[in-house]
Amino acid sequence: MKPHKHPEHTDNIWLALEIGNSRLHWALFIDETLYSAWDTDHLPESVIQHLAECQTLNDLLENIFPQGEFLTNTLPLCPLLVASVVPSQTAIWQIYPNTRVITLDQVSLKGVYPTLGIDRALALWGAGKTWGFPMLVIDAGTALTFTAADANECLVGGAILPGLGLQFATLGQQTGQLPLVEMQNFPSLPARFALNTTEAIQSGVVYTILAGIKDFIEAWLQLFADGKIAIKGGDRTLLLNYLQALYPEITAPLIVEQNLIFWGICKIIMGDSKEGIK
Ligand SMILES: Nc1ncnc2c1ncn2[C@@H]1O[C@H](COP(=O)(O)OP(=O)(O)O)[C@@H](O)[C@H]1O
Ligand SMILES: CC(C)(COP(=O)(O)O)[C@@H](O)C(=O)NCCC(=O)O
Ligand SMILES: [K+]
Repeated sequence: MKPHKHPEHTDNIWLALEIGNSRLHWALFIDETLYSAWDTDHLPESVIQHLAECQTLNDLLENIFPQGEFLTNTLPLCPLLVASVVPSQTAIWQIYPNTRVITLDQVSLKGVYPTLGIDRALALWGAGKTWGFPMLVIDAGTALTFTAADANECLVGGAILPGLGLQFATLGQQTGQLPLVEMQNFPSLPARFALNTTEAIQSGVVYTILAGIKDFIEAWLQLFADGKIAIKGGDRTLLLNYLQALYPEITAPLIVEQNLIFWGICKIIMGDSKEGIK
């Protein structure tokens, strides 16, 4: 992602952290402009403790931004907005002195149920507020989720199933003689009717996920002919390439945007009043 401008003034800089089940997703904002976004592994508690002791934003970023330093001047620590679906990780991040945890009651989405994942609510909110409602968000993350809201910004509902990586991992770990099929960038669609174990697993997981996505998209468009669809998550590119090959007609209208949750957080904290982060 190209920097839009150099973050020189501290009042309007903030960090967003989405804690997913597989990894951490980071974004550095200046006001409503996303300056940079990147992913890291989950960090051990000792590292987080060390981060909490950093004196400047530069020190902090040196530890969490894999490409190293990218600030030209020394800046003080900024607010950290955390959206997490991993409660144990949420607790650890509270030791950073300027953490604000985003909770479901801060998302103006109507009709939510109490245990709805904050990532699902924020991604839906970010997508709907950017491209309009009705909106269906497909998150191809650790879990594969569908989350939808109607034109009144009211949750229609959704679905949760094991994501691509989790399906391969479960088969490898919970069976006596199935291999662990690594998530590679399969260059092309696997053979449908496979004649060896690895390809049979690839076929089973990939074709049923693709059929499931197609089915949910069709059901969504039956419900709302003008409904929009956005897709995010670590497996989005792989799944999109396969969808494109198998069902090009349903792939065309998809909005592909990895940063939906950050847009959701941004809409919420900037609010209608444009008061900003303070
Ligand atoms: N560098 C990577 N590290 C981990 N997972 C990755 C990576 N690149 C792609 N993936 C895929 O992303 C999926 C996890 O999606 P992601 O959106 O990162 O998860 P979450 O938000 O739930 O932590 C895994 O199934 C994996 O196949
Ligand atoms: C479904 C999820 C596990 C997805 O998490 P992810 O794959 O993005 O890490 C998460 O949104 C969650 O814990 N949800 C709570 C249950 C619900 O949304 O109904
Ligand atoms: K996610």
